[in-house]
Amino acid sequence: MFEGHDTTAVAITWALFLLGNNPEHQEKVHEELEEVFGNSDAPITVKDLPQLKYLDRVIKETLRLFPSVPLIMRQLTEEVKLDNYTLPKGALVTIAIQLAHQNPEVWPDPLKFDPDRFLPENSKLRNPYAYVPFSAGPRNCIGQRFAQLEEKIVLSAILRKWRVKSVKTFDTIKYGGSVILRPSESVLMYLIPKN
Ligand code: HEM
Repeated sequence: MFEGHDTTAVAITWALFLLGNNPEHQEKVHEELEEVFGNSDAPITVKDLPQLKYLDRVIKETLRLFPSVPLIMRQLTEEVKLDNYTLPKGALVTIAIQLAHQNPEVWPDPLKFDPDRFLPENSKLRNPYAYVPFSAGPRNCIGQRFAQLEEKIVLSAILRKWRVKSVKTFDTIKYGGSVILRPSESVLMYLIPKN
């Protein structure tokens, strides 16, 4: 069972890592948190969650670059014709989610962290299968809504108190893994108190 915790934990780690490497985007998160919470230190409520729209886009963009589940497999129950290829019934097919998320025809400058790719006006013409961190179809992730809310709650709690700065960059951090796309080393960060 990998679904419930590792996937979300690693997604939170990657979001902090990416924000810690992209101060201009992190600043937008801080501005949004300031607007929603002001000086209050009251815990987040269900009412606050939909207001964190920029953080929402950060979470989506993180799962584009670092999909917690980088590949999934299916066994074909019938023959499938794909362009000039015929895949036989019974074949095992691997869907490389991470590669699909870096297709330059869909995602210009694919390795750039840009949460605004997920603004409604920038997503409306995109094929819904171009972005599938939670898979798609009848066996997609049953926990996706829960995971996104959990990520928002944890990230907002951290970022209401701290600014983060990553020690490693996108080019130097080591990562990999098979079932879950996780760092292969500690993701070291500086935590800078906001007040
Ligand atoms: C960022 C967090 C998460 C990501 C990226 C993620 C991703 C995925 C993906 C890609 C699949 C499809 C696997 C496959 O087809 O082989 C899946 C399935 C599943 N996920 Fe998640 N997941 C996340 C969080 C969660 C959470 C929090 C739960 C439970 C509370 C959960 C429960 C499940 C279950 C039960 C399945 C199997 C569904 C089925 O086979 O019908 N996931 N997840």
